[in-house]
Amino acid sequence: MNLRFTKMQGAGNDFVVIDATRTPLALSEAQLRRLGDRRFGVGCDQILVIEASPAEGVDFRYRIFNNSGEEVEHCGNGARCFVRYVVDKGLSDKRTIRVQTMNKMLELRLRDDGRVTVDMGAPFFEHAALPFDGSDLQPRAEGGFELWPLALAGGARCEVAVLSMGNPHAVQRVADVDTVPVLDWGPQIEAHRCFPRKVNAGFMQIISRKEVRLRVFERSAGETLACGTGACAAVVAGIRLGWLDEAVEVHARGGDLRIEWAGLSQGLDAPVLMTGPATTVFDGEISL
Ligand SMILES: N[C@@H](CCC[C@H](N)C(=O)O)C(=O)O
Repeated sequence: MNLRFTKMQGAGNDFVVIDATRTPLALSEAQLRRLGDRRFGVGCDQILVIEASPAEGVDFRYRIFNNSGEEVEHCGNGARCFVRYVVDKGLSDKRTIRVQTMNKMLELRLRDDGRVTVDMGAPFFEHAALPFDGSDLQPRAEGGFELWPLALAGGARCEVAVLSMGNPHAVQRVADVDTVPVLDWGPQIEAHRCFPRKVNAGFMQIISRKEVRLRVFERSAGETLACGTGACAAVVAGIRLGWLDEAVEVHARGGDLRIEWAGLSQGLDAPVLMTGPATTVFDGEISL
């Protein structure tokens, strides 16, 4: 099979985007892995498959696969690239688009400066939503939230806030994102026994109440240059813990995102807004 695709990136988190709006497409795990492989395929962090509207009042459905071939619930940077794609390819002439993901309805707006703002919906704090089982851990309260102690190999310990943006996140505060052992701790947290379906591990350095630096070791994809849902989760956790204001600039290694959440003034079910770049790199075709 010959497959046309578009390579895109949002703050350095990169994607292979496929238009399946006219012809339904079912890719095998092996084909997805090949698309994601930087040596034997195209190479990307996630594969995004865009499908026709599933219901009245919804413009598209979009599905997300990690480069391991595993389908996941949500991808923030991918959502921005999705909207850039459907507008640039003439699949929609709207500036505000509604899209159904596996477990959320998102509203996305293409801005005049070329960036995209995504209403990411409300965060989820119920442990069953991740899922997270901390029944044998003793959490520490800070601000209006909890930090959970995780034991890591070699006697190392970290304290994480846990929440879901539709997909699961464990976020910890670190003194310096350049020196924290992300590639050692990331895989250990990702596969920690408390997260039966694994977790995305975020490492946040707070510069001020309005500015953070962030690295994320993504579930089933490894460390990426940016993670949109990871940025939302880190800022929401930071706000609940009393460390951050309601609008924060997030500096990832691949670019900057602005995250806004009015959860303390408007209620915990307030939506998280994410604004950032979305860029096409090239179009291509691959034989699978
Ligand atoms: N890069 C993403 C998140 C992709 C999914 C994640 N690896 C997971 O397994 O939950 C983003 O920008 O949010």
